[in-house]
Amino acid sequence: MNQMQRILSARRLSHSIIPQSCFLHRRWFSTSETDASSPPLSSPHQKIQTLEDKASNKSRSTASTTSSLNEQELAKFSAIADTWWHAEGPFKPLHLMNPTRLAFIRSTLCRHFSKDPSSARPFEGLRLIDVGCGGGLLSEPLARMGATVTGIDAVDKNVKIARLHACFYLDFYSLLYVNEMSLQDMDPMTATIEYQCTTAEKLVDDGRTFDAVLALEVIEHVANPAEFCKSLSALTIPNGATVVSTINRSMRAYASAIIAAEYILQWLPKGTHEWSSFLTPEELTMILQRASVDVKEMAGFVYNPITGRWLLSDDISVNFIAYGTKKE
Ligand SMILES: C[S@@+](CC[C@H](N)C(=O)[O-])C[C@H]1O[C@@H](n2cnc3c(N)ncnc32)[C@H](O)[C@@H]1O
Ligand SMILES: [Mg+2]
Repeated sequence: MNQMQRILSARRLSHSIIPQSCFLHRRWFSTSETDASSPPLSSPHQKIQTLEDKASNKSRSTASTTSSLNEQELAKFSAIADTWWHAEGPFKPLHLMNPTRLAFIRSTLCRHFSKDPSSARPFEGLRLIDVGCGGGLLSEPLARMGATVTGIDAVDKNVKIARLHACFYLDFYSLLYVNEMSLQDMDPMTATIEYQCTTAEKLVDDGRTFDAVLALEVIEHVANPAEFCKSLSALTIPNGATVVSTINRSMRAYASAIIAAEYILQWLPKGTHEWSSFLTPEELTMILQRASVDVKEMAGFVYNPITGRWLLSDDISVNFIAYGTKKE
């Protein structure tokens, strides 16, 4: 049984759903992982990264990896930061997907950390980090489930919105018109979330570690997915858990996640996603493996247009989520 079959069979997935075309894009791997005779990498992501590195000329500690920041991607999120908690806005798919992805996280992390999944606060005692937390759509329910949550995002506006929403009981419209707050408005369950405008690699430099590291719908927006996975791994304690979700680089994903979601249904602003930035499940598994994270389980998210709900599925051909464990 090969590695992908082992991962998929963890959820008793049919092997036939594994995309057969496991074609690897050179740009997913850092230069140290390619052979010395390879030509220099020249993807748009890497050009941006090189320019950033030159411009910033930052001194980094030895633990530091290259920057995960892709300024063009960050600008897209900054432009719509006000709408994070608008259930009918551009983040509608994430709002709708939230119960489904939380079900996966709850079951995998409860099994991993021997917690009771039927408890109201199963993550009590766990330190979790939500990397690329946006407005906190995931951080908040994780905190309600008892976890000590750190949420980080590279966009300052996102972090401010997340902090405001976590501290007070606010809906989208009160977020827009907020000017007076009272202590009665405080939400003690989520006000404890530590939000920071920073990156995973900077926290690695700071020596921070967590029981579980989550990066949902972020990896397709970073400059270098392989380096990003190394940072996620470095933030995870040995034997800890890493959870990553993203979109498969399949033709079905092009049709549904880009053509349908951006151009026909107009759920997302046009240009939100670049198909070439998606990773196949095999590629994600491989770069996590190279970063010392063994992928143990994978599942797909499938949208039912009749009920308007997302379901956990064996079908990983479009949206999928992976859970892995950090090697000792
Ligand atoms: C599609 S949103 C996902 C938000 C959240 N994880 C969720 O699923 O609800 C991607 C988020 O990642 C953030 N992001 C992109 N690149 C990042 C990086 N290198 N480091 C930290 N955050 C990043 C963006 O600002 C944005 O908020
Ligand atoms: Mg995305």
